[in-house]
Amino acid sequence: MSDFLTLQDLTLAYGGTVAVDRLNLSIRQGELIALLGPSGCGKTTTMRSIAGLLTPKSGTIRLDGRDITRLAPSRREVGLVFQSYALFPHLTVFENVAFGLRLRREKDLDAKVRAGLATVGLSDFADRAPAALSGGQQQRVALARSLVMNPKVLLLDEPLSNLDARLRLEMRLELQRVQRETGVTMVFVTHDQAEALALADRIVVMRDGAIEQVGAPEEIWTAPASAFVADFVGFETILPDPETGGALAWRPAAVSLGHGPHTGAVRGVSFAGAAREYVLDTPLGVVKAETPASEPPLPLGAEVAFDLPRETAARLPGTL
Ligand SMILES: Nc1ncnc2c1ncn2[C@@H]1O[C@H](COP(=O)(O)OP(=O)(O)OP(=O)(O)O)[C@@H](O)[C@H]1O
Repeated sequence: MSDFLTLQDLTLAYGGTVAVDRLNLSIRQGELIALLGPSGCGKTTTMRSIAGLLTPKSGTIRLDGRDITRLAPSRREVGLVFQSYALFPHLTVFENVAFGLRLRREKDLDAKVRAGLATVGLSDFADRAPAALSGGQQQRVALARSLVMNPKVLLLDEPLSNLDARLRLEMRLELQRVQRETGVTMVFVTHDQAEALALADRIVVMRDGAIEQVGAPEEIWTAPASAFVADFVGFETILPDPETGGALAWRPAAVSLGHGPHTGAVRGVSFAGAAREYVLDTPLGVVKAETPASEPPLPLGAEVAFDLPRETAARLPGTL
């Protein structure tokens, strides 16, 4: 499949402050892409430039064969769903979804709105006011409102962050379903690695205004390209590898506790349902380990043996 949305050497700045520096990214039609990274890494800024709310300092944005770098937002065929939903409180659900279509004087408005509401499972809520909906339902209205405009790309900025944990899981599935059904290319911003891993076809990990790694969730999870990505996806012990000059990274479950050539002192212990997580102070530095919760807990201050097996580590290229 050829590239559908391409960001080329994109540099974005607020006044003199560069927020995104020469970013290159190609997205295929129908892909579900997550922009993942800590606060301030430039995710929202990148989205705003695709939507046309921020003009790049340099570089180009192409969508479906067209250079849209300097096109007005309304002419880009790009939809944007905000974290805050931004629904009109005085309009019904139907009228909220119809809003953009009315502005465009579209034909078959009624059928299009009904189809949009059906896609997000809100057919029975057309006459309600937004205030009479749950957070998850409001999010669906915002989604329907963007979808009915038939965008080439739908951008979602932290779409699930205002929802409680259970609803968030539900909406994850919902977003995935809507994306599969409509085939719309989606780019969503999140700082939650679990959300990105669960939802995306590919994840773009960003750091300080640049891309650190692009890959499928399995790839990011098992083969992080740097210590930054490894740390972000839960490899909590990262040490230099004297054999290769690179680094090795272990998840807590990959550290063997109770035997091995190293020792450390238990500085912290926390219960996490299926497992008990330990923070160890060791001559190698801080090591995070875990044991099944069914095993008796180790007391704070206890000296324990541990092993960092090479075969359970992820190998990271480059030096630490
Ligand atoms: N309106 C603005 N004026 C000046 N600087 C800004 C503005 N908006 C963002 N920045 C800066 O640009 C950089 C990138 O911000 P951006 O909002 O894109 O990050 P983010 O990854 O989306 O973070 P978050 O997850 O907190 O939304 C940050 O250093 C931020 O301080």
